[in-house]
Amino acid sequence: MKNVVLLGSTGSIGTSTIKVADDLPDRIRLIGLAAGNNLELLMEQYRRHQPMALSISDPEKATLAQGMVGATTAVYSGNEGLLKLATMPEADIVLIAIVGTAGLQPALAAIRAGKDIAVASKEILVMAGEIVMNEARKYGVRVLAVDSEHSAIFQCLDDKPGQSVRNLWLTASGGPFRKTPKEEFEAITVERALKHPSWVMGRKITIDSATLFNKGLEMIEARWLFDVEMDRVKVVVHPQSVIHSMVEFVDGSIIAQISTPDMCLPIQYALMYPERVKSERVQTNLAQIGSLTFEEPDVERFPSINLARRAGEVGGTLPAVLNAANEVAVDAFVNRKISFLQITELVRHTMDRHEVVTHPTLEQILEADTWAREEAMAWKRP
Ligand SMILES: NC(=O)C1=CN([C@@H]2O[C@H](COP(=O)(O)OP(=O)(O)OC[C@H]3O[C@@H](n4cnc5c(N)ncnc54)[C@H](OP(=O)(O)O)[C@@H]3O)[C@@H](O)[C@H]2O)C=CC1
Ligand SMILES: CC(=O)[C@@H](O)[C@H](O)COP(=O)(O)O
Ligand SMILES: [Mn+2]
Repeated sequence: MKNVVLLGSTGSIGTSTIKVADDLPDRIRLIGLAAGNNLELLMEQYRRHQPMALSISDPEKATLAQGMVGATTAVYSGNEGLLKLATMPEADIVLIAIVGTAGLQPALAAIRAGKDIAVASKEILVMAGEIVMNEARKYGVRVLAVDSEHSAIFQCLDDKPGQSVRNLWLTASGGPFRKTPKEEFEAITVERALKHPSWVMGRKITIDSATLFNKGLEMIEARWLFDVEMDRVKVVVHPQSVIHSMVEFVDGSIIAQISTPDMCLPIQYALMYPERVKSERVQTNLAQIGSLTFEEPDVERFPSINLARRAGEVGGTLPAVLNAANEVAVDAFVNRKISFLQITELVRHTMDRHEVVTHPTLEQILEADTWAREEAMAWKRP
């Protein structure tokens, strides 16, 4: 039985994780659940899984929740609540599925408390991948990928040493605007950008998939998770989202991981690692899928790929700046304050104005993150 703490239980990854726990009641025990705002869903999850502890961002909601669950269940709030859950003595693994960077400190706290972490929140690896991976090595814990592409690469690598790898190939769906001419980008609406062709996900990652910043973030995520240089992390567009990613080995062989798109599979793989546990949830009928196709990413229409490559290659505080500016830009876009095209403009502008700190401390990364958010928020279209 694995004792699992789930941070972000009410989101898209969170609710898929609950399904995995429902599928495997003899293997997974959810001992801590943390939500942002959704008290109703958190309480529903509490009633079904009876965790030892809960956390919710708003202290008033935490007080309400405490009244509902009684004194035998601990209820926490805010960032402190996330830290409490991440370091629960009973936890074997902490799954971080909070959108954005609020999961960074809990991830580090979990590592320092000797817990394995499963990471869906790619933003924390983009922001501070070097620090997270160094801490994990120092404390002898695993950082397990939940992101579908990185789970695929992890499965394909199958513990082969780094020198066996020529390239990592991240597949990209291409998003809803894969075939949209550049002249039409200015008129892209929030509603259209939220229609992902193959995945149902939270709002922020869905917009990131539309700009291809999701792939950019994933390139940097892969660089840290698998300890390879940026120029060995490649992207190929694969609209069917059936091959989740591939590893090209030094002898020319390419190994791919294939399955119909369903996050329950990578979540289960991370939580049960190193075991493969039986599940009927994912069934893949290749004859029905028919064809798998591949294209070069169009970096002219989607400059996010090159911005992310530059951030990953320069390193230091630049990836944190890219990530923070992108979070501000996505928020501004969904609130209809900037256009779709301006998301990339805003990120580029913020990156261009940043004075990079190399090999930053966590404090310097957090400073760069704050600086970038302020800079991006002050941005006006020239
Ligand atoms: N969805 C997917 O298929 C995939 C997602 N990812 C990554 O996983 C992460 C989560 O994505 P997704 O599930 O789609 O996002 P959602 O927006 O669906 O869910 C976000 C979750 O984070 C919670 N949350 C937000 N802020 C806080 C906070 N300050 N403290 C505690 N909880 C908070 C939300 O709570 P509430 O709803 O209660 O407010 C919710 O549970 C992202 O980093 C994304 O890039 C990676 C691969 C695939
Ligand atoms: C499910 C998942 O991991 C997402 O990151 C998904 O892959 C997004 O797809 P694209 O960014 O390729 O559109
Ligand atoms: Mn992904």
